[in-house]
Amino acid sequence: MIDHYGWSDALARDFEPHARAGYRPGRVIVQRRSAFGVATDQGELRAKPSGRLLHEAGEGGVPVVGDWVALVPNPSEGLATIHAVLPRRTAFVRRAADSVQTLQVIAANIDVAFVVTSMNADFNARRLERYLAAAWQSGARPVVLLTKSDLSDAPQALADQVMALAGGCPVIVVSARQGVGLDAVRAHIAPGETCVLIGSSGVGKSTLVNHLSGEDRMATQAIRENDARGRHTTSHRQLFRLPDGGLILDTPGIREVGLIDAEEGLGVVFDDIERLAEACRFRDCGHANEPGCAVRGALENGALDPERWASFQKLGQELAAVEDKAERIAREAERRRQLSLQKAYRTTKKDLRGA
Ligand SMILES: Nc1nc2c(ncn2[C@@H]2O[C@H](COP(=O)(O)OP(=O)(O)OP(=O)(O)O)[C@@H](O)[C@H]2O)c(=O)[nH]1
Ligand SMILES: [Zn+2]
Repeated sequence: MIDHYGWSDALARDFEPHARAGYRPGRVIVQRRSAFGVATDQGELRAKPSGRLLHEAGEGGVPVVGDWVALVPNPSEGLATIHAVLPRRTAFVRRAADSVQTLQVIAANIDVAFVVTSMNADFNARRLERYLAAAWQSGARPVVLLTKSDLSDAPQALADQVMALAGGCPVIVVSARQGVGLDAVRAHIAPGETCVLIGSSGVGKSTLVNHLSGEDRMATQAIRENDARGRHTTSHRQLFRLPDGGLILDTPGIREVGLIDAEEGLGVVFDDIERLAEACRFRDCGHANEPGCAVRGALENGALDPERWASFQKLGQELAAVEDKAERIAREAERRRQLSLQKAYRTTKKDLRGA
């Protein structure tokens, strides 16, 4: 059964030490409030991380959907225990809502990230860049899907425009309504590979998932529409198999992941700008008034779209602000730690003198 979830020789090698310790492999396919659902060779098991794993793993080590784990099935209790999370090949992360210094992994081991944006009036190049940056940063291969081509008068013109800003990743024109492009989408998901669809609300992700999975997931939608809190997600598998042997991971958290920071991805999506900057006369060129600035040159002769430049700067500033804040918080925590150490130290000295 785990073969259907992407188990491979490479994973089996990673797993060897765990196998020797008597653990079984499994892949997390759903995260519920009470427990994880894990696909194993003995079928789907309910599972919880061991106390030790929770204690030692810290924020990033808690299993998420898509993770491969080492577990002990306890058939009598009906609840397996997860003892380890295998190294992640790729991971989508975001900063925790309550603290900028905590990175939260929201999905793991994604091979292909379909960045979905629709071709109707809502098309927004800047938003697309953000989703792309997040996809690159995760380590997955990004593929842009331009949906609802039936609503566009000139789909190919928009596709060309998108190709120019998508940093060399594939761009596919899709219409679920007319059945356009679906085979091209399927061709990007090899058997055993896992994909996600990310993009803003309403661009057509659910519709595509329905078409790709070939099963009628309309029930899901009906529940979704009736339930503002999106309770439907708890009753469905979040990682599921496609007819051609691929897998889709679909959790509420992953869908709009692009709206968070994506520092490394920035350089890939804005590769043209990075290359321009390398051609500036001064290494530390601020692209303001320096002589021999290639970025300003490109802006002046029209080779660089001013909006694209503004978007790059804005994202860069946002990232810098987030990082500054994270650093400040870390420094403050360290200062407090030092203070309490000093206090403890003084107390000890006093105690010693008193003795
Ligand atoms: N014209 C046209 N409409 C489409 C197409 N695909 C989806 N739609 C419509 O777009 C609307 C939104 O589609 P969804 O699939 O629910 O969008 P979503 O991205 O899953 O949205 P969230 O669930 O909010 O994340 C629905 O009314 C669909 O019927 C298409 O190819 N052409
Ligand atoms: Zn410059």
